Amino acid sequence: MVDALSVSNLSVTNPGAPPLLDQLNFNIAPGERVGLVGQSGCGKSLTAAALCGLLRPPLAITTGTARIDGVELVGAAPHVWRQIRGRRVFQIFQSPGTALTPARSIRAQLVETARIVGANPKQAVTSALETVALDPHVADFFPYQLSGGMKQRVLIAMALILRPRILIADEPTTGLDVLTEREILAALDKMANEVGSAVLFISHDLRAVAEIASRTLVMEHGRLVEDAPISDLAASTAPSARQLAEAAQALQSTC
Ligand SMILES: Nc1ncnc2c1ncn2[C@@H]1O[C@H](COP(=O)(O)OP(=O)(O)OP(=O)(O)O)[C@@H](O)[C@H]1O
Repeated sequence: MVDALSVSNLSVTNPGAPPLLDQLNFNIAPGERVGLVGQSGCGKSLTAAALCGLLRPPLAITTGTARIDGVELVGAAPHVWRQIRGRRVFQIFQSPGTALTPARSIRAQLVETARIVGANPKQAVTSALETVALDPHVADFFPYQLSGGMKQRVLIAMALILRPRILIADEPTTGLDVLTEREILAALDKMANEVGSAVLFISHDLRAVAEIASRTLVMEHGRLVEDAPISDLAASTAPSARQLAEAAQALQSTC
């Protein structure tokens, strides 16, 4: 079976400087959920940007391949990206507001999403809002009327409608209170189960990753230094993987 995501020797460079992402290799199977963790600045968000075609010049992919569902992303033409974004890969960010159009109601934005994939708009909007546990009247709100957690769940509702092969969630709960974090993780979990999407869940927080994923990639200075089940990180040969596991354990024992 074709992997949902297959990354081989992928490097991203800022000209004249050492690679920011250095020869990344990893695969994610259909429906698999994988965490990507590592200290601030190690390259997690750049990885997401490279996989979503969102690198800004002068940053560029200089080596390697990345395929979603067998479709090559590296060097893909703009019209190919329009086919890939949303339907094959859907990304949610820490700041969901930037992904929503301020002057349009949530209903208008979800209906437009449903039309992209030829779904029945009324049914798709009702069912997606219900799955992410948002009240139906939220459809009549504008983005400014929603909390950060609600906006994040609207984006997950969009993913439910688009049914992407892989959802990339880049720090979707950072800066939110613990109850809101749980609501978002529950919505993500339901979405991935219902659609069968693979998930790449990016976070500093190994405890949040453990809620969603079973396997974890650990990144250090632009390189992948570990690819293992979360339960194996404490015994990793990579010091940063062990440190993350120890920090998560220490936090757990103080809570
Ligand atoms: N546009 C850019 N130009 C030059 N360097 C950049 C650019 N964007 C990111 N970087 C550098 O690439 C490295 C990785 O950044 P990235 O944002 O991927 O880190 P991160 O692991 O997501 O960090 P955090 O957890 O704090 O979000 C950092 O050293 C950063 O300074």
